[in-house]
Amino acid sequence: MSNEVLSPAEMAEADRRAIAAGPFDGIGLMRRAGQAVASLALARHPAAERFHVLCGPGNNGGDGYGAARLLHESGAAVSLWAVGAPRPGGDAALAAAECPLTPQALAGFEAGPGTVVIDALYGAGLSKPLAGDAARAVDIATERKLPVIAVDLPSGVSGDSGRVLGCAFQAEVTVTFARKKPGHLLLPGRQLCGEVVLADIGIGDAVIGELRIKTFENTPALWQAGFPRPAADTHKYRRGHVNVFSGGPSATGAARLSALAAARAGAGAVTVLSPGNAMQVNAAHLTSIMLRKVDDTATLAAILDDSRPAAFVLGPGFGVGEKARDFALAVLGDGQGRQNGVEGLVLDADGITSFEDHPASLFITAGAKGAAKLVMTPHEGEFSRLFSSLAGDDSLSKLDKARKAAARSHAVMIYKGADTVIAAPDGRAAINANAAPWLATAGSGDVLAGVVAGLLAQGMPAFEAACAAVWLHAEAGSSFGPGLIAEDLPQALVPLLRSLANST
Ligand SMILES: NC(=O)C1=CN([C@@H]2O[C@H](COP(=O)(O)OP(=O)(O)OC[C@H]3O[C@@H](n4cnc5c(N)ncnc54)[C@H](OP(=O)(O)O)[C@@H]3O)[C@@H](O)[C@H]2O)[C@@H](O)CC1
Ligand SMILES: [K+]
Repeated sequence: MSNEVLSPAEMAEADRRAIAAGPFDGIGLMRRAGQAVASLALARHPAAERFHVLCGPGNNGGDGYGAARLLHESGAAVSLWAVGAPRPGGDAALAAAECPLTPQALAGFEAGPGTVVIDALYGAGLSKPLAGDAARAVDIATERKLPVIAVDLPSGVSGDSGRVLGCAFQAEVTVTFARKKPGHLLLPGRQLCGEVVLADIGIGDAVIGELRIKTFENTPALWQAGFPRPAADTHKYRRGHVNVFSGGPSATGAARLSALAAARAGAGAVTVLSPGNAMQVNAAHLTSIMLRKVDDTATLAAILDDSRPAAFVLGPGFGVGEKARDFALAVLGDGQGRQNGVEGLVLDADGITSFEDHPASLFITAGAKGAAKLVMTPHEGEFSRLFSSLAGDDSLSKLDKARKAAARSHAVMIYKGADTVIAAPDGRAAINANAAPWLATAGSGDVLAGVVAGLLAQGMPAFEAACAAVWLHAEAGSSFGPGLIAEDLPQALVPLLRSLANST
């Protein structure tokens, strides 16, 4: 799979193993990196008046010296600007020695219109905020709106977290090597990278396979094989039954949106579980979706005893409080290993907030033997209610936070945002990169919760169901585009589901 995402530390390990395995040594890999950058620069800017290649003291600078040499050999006008000298004897020093151009001090960097900047200052080794001459170079490129081609990462962007240290180049395109890094996908890094081009520099799939990578970009390759397909002889309950808890009479719409989305995602039957006082309003708006009255845990217990595969959604419009907690814990199981036929619980919105002062009860129940799978869908505010210490820890990336929260809560975490991260208790995590701004609309989260439940009810494992739902939801948002409201999303899933069904 090429959708593995390597941390800078994992990439350094891949470099070491690739060098040990051959055929390329360190300078061999670096020459290929320089070649990839130079080829892309010439292809994208054949009429550039000049390429300004900015080289730092580490191996990122080494890639820059290699690119500068090749651009110069191709006949392009090249200016080389350096900050700090490469460590003697290292690969970057070899690459600098192979480059016939004399570097000028970055302190004097100037660039006119029509020129292109190649940023090889800092990549995976970024260790402090950009300042001084490097920060001035960023200012010049930004003010003059010069196209920037970033080598590995735009200098200033952390490969681990996507955060900006000090300031950073806004790249038009970023050439990275072997696999993407979290900083290419997490915000704001994703935006600062521009287009990300993966270059093969000779680090083979076998080497990456040895690293047992657990981080992925969320693409269909990650979950398509397990995407539910109805068997020819199926019937509606075998396709899974989703139950969505409704709020009171003035807050029922969110549950119905979730229910509709679960049905579109392929659940064979969907029921809205409504408080008695909201039965009429729910009944007035439901057709193929069923309705059942549930006011207390005793009634809920009878539904849970029904052993058909089922998934539950609790949260959209439900209200915050003890009732939400009691219902959620009942759905998860009694902690005694009771197999209640429930595939999973999607805890969203008010369902999450209800546990703000009682997180341990949720986490312990979710971790008990035989508990139903728990999927939580917090946005940033909800995340901080349940995981305040993680949320406030600036040393952690969004990826780290989601992963730690999943392990702590025994839940698959869908940590929402424009760079949604999905993380499983077993350490796997996926970063989503296809979100559309149109998705930021009321009710959009209710739809997502319903899609997750629809896939869970059909037996899709929780992490894969969460990844598939996030991808489908985002893709539906982008395909619909401007004017989108949450009611449009379930229908917008249909062509995507069709093409998934046709692609295998
Ligand atoms: N064969 C290979 O190994 C291959 C490697 N490849 C390439 O190597 C790159 C990683 O190389 P790298 O590990 O040398 O780190 P790099 O990003 O050059 O920076 C380290 C230097 O910069 C300095 N420094 C950092 N931040 C700073 C700041 N804000 N302001 C000032 N200084 C700062 C830092 O200083 P220090 O932290 O030591 O104080 C150190 O001197 C990777 O991105 C890819 O492009 C590819 O060619 C594939 C083959
Ligand atoms: K760079």
